[in-house]
Amino acid sequence: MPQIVVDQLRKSYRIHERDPGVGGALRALLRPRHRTVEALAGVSFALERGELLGFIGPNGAGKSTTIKILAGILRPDGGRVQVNGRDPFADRERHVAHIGVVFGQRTQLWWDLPVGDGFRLLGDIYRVDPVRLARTRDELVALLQLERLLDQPVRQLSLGQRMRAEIAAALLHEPDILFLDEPTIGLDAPSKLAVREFVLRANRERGTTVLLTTHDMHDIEALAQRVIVIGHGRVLADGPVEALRAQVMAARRAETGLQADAEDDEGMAIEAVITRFYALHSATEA
Ligand SMILES: Nc1ncnc2c1ncn2[C@@H]1O[C@H](COP(=O)(O)OP(=O)(O)OP(=O)(O)O)[C@@H](O)[C@H]1O
Repeated sequence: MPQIVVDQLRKSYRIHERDPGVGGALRALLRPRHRTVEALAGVSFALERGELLGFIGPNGAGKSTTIKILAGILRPDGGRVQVNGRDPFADRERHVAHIGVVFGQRTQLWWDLPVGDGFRLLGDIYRVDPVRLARTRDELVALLQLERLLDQPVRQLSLGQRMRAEIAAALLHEPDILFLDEPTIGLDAPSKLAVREFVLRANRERGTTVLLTTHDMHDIEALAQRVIVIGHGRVLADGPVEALRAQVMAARRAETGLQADAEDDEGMAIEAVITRFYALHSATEA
């Protein structure tokens, strides 16, 4: 049985609408207006233990919503989701013991606390045996080069330093699944490489299942054997990057009447392949 099963997942958000200005605020009080945004319109996929999945799609496609549901943060409106045989939302407490989550744009550490204190607190929260915690922490500190950061408050860290600390924080309780939502956003090239290398090691050496969202297609090229593309809350493709490339090239040939040219096909940069794939499927926001 797959470790993660997502079947016909649906999620909508209700958005309060108001006109600008004081008049708009008053009208909104007297006669509230709502709009519904369908974030997930029946997303299905399954992930086996030890897979490393690139979960990509344009802005607003529904990636973060899917991760939040998988992490037990949000309850879906419809469909079924099972992680390690559990319902992430209904069985949240047991569920979170087995997953690690990194949101590139947010911190799970404490802003004013030194990194090392944050690690200790997380160990307490996850009730990790102190000997085991010390061992895992030392390993992560060495691998992610955090020695000199342990005494520094999180707010003083650079983005790259904070991201390395976040990844360590997500792995302190040795989860078997790691959800990474844009972990390389805003990082410089060496920091991106460090994150990629670490994720790959966690996946290969520890067998950690990884679901990674990113807009950096070099992350995908370096890491993911399998890619799911979503657009407007639907799965548009599920397979290796090469299958996307083949689809894009076939469409280009149909358009231009050009003959197949393997060298030309392979030469197209991954960003161009993905951009064309999004365009082909009208996946981007209107
Ligand atoms: N809390 C919320 N309230 C209202 N609408 C939301 C909320 N969160 C997401 N949405 C909407 O749901 C849709 C899917 O958003 P989601 O954040 O899942 O997309 P995404 O693929 O992660 O996008 P991005 O790449 O821009 O981060 C978007 O239209 C977004 O505006």
